[in-house]
Amino acid sequence: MAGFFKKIFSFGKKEVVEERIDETAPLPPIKWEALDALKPAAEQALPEFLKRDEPQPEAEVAPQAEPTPPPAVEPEAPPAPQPAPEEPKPEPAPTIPPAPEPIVPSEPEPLPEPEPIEEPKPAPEVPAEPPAPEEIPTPPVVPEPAPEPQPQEVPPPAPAEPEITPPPETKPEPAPVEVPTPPVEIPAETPAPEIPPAEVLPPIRQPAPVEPQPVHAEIAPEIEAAPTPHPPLDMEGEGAEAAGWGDSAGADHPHPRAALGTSPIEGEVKRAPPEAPPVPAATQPIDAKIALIPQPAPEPKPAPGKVTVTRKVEQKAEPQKAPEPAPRRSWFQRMRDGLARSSRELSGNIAGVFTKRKLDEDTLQDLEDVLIRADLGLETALRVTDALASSRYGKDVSDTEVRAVMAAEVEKVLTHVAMPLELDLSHKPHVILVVGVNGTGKTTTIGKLAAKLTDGGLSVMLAAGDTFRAAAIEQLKIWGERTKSPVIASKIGADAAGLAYDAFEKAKEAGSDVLIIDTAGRLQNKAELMAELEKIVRVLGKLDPEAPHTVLQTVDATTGQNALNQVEIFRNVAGVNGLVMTKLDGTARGGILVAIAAKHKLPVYFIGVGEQVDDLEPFSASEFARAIAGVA
Ligand SMILES: Nc1nc2c(ncn2[C@@H]2O[C@H](COP(=O)(O)OP(=O)(O)OP(=O)(O)O)[C@@H](O)[C@H]2O)c(=O)[nH]1
Repeated sequence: MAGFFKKIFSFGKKEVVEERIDETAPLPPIKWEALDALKPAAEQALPEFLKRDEPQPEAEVAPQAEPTPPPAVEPEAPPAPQPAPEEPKPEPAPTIPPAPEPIVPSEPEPLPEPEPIEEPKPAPEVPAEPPAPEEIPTPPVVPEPAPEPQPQEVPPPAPAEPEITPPPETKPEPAPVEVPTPPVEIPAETPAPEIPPAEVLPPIRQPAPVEPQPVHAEIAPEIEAAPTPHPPLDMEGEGAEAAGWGDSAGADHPHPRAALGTSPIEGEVKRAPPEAPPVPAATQPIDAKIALIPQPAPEPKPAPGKVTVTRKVEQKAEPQKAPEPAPRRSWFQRMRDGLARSSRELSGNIAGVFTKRKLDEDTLQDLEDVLIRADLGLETALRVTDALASSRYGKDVSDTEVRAVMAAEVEKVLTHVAMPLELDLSHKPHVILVVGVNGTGKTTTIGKLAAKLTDGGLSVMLAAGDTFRAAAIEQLKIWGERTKSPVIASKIGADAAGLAYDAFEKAKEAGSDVLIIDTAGRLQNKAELMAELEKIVRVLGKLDPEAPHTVLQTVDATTGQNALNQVEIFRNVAGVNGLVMTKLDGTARGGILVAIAAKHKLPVYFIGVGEQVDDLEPFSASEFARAIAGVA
């Protein structure tokens, strides 16, 4: 277009130029001679010639205004007329007609024109992909019928699958994925209806094969009971997956049965269970669930259907029982495993100190450092080094001997704190206040302890004193249900002391043997925590001056030196008089327990070795000492 315009523009200029030449050439010879003869009155004519000269420049300007003006000027000049008619209009006119140029002459318009031309360009590109026409047409068609929602919302619909199966030709269409985006542009171009299903199929295939297959298999047997549908059902059950009911091939009964999930259920119920058991074991549980629901609806005469259901149900129950007998590591093994990291590290370091070295001051100092780094504490470390020095100083010592001495000394430290929990039931109820930092296992330990007590014939009441966390309240309620222990709870944010008081009264009224009160462990605000715990203790004292009778603190065994500070805080605030070391089955750092015992000399009643209800074991000093020392 631009070229065309340029041509036109240049053409007009040429005309003008030619006119100049024609005019100027004759003028000098002719005019001057005439002027000489006509000097007297010729002056008036001069301006005319001058005007002619002037208009010429105007004519040059005129081209901008378009070719029309110049021709008007040309007629004035006698010679010019010839070129004017010939050159400008006739010639360009024929060339221009094909193009809309006459209309476009305005410059601003040409811009929009190129745009429309560009649009067609993409189109040619698409057609340029002749090989793709098949692929491309399908995508555009699919998007129009809203194919996307189908795969997402109705992924399971069997109809889609069957349809897909017939056009396996399109299988190699990785293109469908690519097409989704372009379809919007292309839709108008290639509306080929034939291929669209092929593209849609691939996405739908994936979801369909997963669920529908098991359903059909299960349904198939039950459907036999149904009189008429038998043949179609069988066909569907077997060939449905391959051919798909939706396909025109076997669309005899596609709608009713193949519809969706509802149909399969009916089929199951109706049909007798001739081959019910053949279903794979993995799907059996699902079958049982499905069968239970449909059976009552169809009222199938064949009793076998019920029989199969019961069999399946029984099979479900069996696997549940299986895990129970499954071998489970003993609590001691779990504790050893939990302490394995500490034990291995400790044993390795000890071996490193005593490899072919006699016991002297340097080795003793190195051993002391190793024990302190293992969180055993300075007191226990000195006990071990002193014990070694008293009997082996100056002699060759193996790491095994050192670990044996260490186990003995650790046991001595722990023996004084390894005590059984004794409850004075003269207090009715015996109130146990459980404290500790959040996440250390308070609620879990309460549940485990309640289970032990209830198993022992004691009546237990629980109080959800952690009123800051809804999850804590719910968790305690769950433990209450497990242990058949009533739970006293209030709304979130309620006064924990008031709740404890109410629970104490209710436990008295109920004649409960034990009342276990859960508490919050927010150390973020020690002042608030101290005030709350002190208030709880004070309020309980109003009902029984000796309450709470037991204050247990849970200590996370995976915690390091912070555990020492935690015990220090809660002991001062709540009067802790017993410990439960939790999570010894994890990556415990058992050494800290020895340090706590040595420093605070508080009884350690239990250790937590798991999250199960029976994962609360009495604390054994010797077992713990051997486990942490790596002694068999
Ligand atoms: N492995 C293991 N996990 C435990 C043990 N005791 C508790 N847990 C887990 O530790 C997490 C915290 O236990 P909780 O009983 O909620 O601790 P909490 O002190 O009551 O925590 P808050 O309710 O936040 O105050 C839970 O996931 C428990 O299952 C244990 O002995 N071993």
